[in-house]
Amino acid sequence: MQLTKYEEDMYNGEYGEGKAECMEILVSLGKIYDAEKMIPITSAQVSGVSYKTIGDAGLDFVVDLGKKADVTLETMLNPAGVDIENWQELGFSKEFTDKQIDIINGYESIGVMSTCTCTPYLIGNTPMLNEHVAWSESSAVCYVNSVIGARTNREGGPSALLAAIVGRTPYYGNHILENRVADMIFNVDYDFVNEAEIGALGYYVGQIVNDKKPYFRINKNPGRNNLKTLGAALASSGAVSLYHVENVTPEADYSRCHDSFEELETVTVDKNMIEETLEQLTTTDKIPDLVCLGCPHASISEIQEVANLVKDKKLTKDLWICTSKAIKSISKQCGYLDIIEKAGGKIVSDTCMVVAPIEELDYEVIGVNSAKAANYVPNMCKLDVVYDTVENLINMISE
Ligand SMILES: C[C@@](O)(CCOP(=O)(O)O)CC(=O)O
Ligand code: SF4
Repeated sequence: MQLTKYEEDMYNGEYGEGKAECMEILVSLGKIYDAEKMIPITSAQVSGVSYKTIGDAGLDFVVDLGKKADVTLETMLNPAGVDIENWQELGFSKEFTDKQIDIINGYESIGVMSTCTCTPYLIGNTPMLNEHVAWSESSAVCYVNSVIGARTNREGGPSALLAAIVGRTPYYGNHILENRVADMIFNVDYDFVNEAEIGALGYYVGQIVNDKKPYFRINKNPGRNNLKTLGAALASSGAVSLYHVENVTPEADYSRCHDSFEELETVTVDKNMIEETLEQLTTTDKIPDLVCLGCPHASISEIQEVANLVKDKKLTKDLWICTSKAIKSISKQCGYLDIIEKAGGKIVSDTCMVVAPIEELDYEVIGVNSAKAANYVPNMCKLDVVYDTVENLINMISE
């Protein structure tokens, strides 16, 4: 791998032990993928935050790194395991919360912004077309590659963090333009009408393509909220980091630019496939005792939709909408928070139904409108899920 003089100096410790250790790991990673060089990045997004997923070993890693290194560019953090302000009201333990706060303090000691969200692109970390970044939460990776057109591999939390410290990442995979072309076509042959169907489409296709780059022909623009949902699902049932939607995503035209595009394997997705997937993602016929929305974290327009659905209603079960503190603050400013709380719901920030230890609370059935959450909650929380639209889920728990 060819390094610049500056990169060599970092590698050789001219800029401190911390940067040297980061460069050594990133150069080794680059050699595994035959990267010819390192490239500068403009932003990072770091997963591996919840005490539920990284434990004491992860806490020690972050605290230790904080003693010898600092990030050198805009770096945001993935969700934590609790709502930092409202952990007690939600029922989480002080022991877990104390450990979680130690992890967040550890990341802050490295200069990482403790935004605790998987939707950094909704709160200002919005790269431009063709920018090179190092992001690690799988839904965020899929969105920044596909909907924004910036370039990142599906980094691990640590490799994204190390890249943020040295300002470099190995040049391979999605960073190389020729690797961003489509390699499988999906003709979506039905009029989807809601987010649950879009999520089911992503879950179904993700299982087929694994880490390929699917090219979708869909008869109408799904819109940014549904593209966020589609990418999360593709990245959870498969390992998709980049997809294209004809006439919608920024690189769709370029993605067809290879000789054999028309010969690519092509699948037609019809309503039966989607309906089977919708059923497959629900694990019980019971009513949810917690409806948990916002996976990936909810946008302000998704929260507005919830407020409109619960306005003047009384909820009979718990309702959480997971999002970032920044979006929660806008929700308060717009009056949506008051409407939701008046109905009995909560806007929960900093965490989500997958990385929070909700299995330690008294819930048995979680209602979700995210195919990713429907996929992960039974596995990571050992709880049943009802997968449906936000409208149907709220009707299930309203008087
Ligand atoms: C399931 C997921 O969204 C949450 C867990 O994230 P973390 O690695 O604990 O920050 C991770 C991912 O999909 O990248
Ligand atoms: S599981 Fe969903 S809400 Fe949680 S971090 Fe991943 S995308 Fe975000």
